[in-house]
Amino acid sequence: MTLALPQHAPAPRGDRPRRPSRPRVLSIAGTDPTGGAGIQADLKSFAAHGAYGMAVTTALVAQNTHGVRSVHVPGPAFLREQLDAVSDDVEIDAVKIGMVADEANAREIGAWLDALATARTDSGLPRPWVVLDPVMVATSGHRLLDAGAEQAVRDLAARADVVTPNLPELAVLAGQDVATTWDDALHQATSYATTSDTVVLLKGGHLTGATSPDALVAPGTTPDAAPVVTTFDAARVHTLHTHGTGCSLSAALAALRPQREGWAEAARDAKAWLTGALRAGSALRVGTGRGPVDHLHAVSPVAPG
Ligand SMILES: Nc1ncnc2c1ncn2[C@@H]1O[C@H](COP(=O)(O)OP(=O)(O)O)[C@@H](O)[C@H]1O
Ligand SMILES: Cc1ncc(COP(=O)(O)O)c(N)n1
Repeated sequence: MTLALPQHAPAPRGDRPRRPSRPRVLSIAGTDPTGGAGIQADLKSFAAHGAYGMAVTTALVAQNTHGVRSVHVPGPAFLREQLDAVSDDVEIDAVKIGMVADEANAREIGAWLDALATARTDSGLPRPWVVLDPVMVATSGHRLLDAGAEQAVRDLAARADVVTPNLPELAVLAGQDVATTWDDALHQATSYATTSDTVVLLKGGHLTGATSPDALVAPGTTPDAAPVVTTFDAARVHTLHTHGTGCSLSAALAALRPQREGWAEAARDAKAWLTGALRAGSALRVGTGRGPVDHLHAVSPVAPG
């Protein structure tokens, strides 16, 4: 299937190569000291895909495989200092945004992305690819985004190339009830993608069927053109260990995009990799709750048992 996706604003290429062999990819997210979700998971996903990983912290989260205990948000001023420290020095190829925590952080990240796009255009360079995982609530049920910050996340989504909601997050973005079937979810994603002019990677992990499908939904390139939907199916893995799946998938997508022709190819490969990581997760023996996936399954497999 041919996928027509919005292109980055054309900019002269400059002297340096557009795609280095090892893309420089930045995670902007919260922490998980047990390493299964957030920034720690993102860095492992980046490394598993041959990318050079960097990380800016939005929030320090005391959590483990049983749930979130507390959250500390240093605030937008220090967040901006971290972001500028990276972008003043490093030519970033792709950005993955995860937990933003609150409205002030979301708006600061948006302002930084705008400034970066302008600086890149002025230097004749394309801006980085941007993937937004609109993290709102942890699997354990703890809020990771302040109530009332949803509009700021919608505004941030408008600056991203791809947004990767699970079913409850899509419902918040779309301002509708949570879809209970894959068909309803696809319908909701298509209408959100069209009205917001955003590419959506819809994740079906919260459904309960024999498969766990994802779908890339791209709005039509003209007002009359139909949206383009590319579905990626995978057998559902029967496991407790799904902590950090959304973080790991969106990070893989950001790491792969500079190394693939388009979002569909990157999403297909990220999904296949994540399914392998889910299958291998139970052999890790990390924590006594809902454990992480094995980011290194393809690099150095662990024997089950
Ligand atoms: N049990 C499972 N078996 C296979 N894939 C799964 C399973 N649970 C989640 N996934 C996949 O993991 C990714 C994250 O999905 P999801 O759980 O919907 O998002 P989130 O982690 O943000 O809540 C998606 O690619 C989804 O299809
Ligand atoms: C810092 C951070 N970011 C995201 C998640 C969501 O992951 P999950 O839904 O698997 O709990 C998390 N628990 N912590």
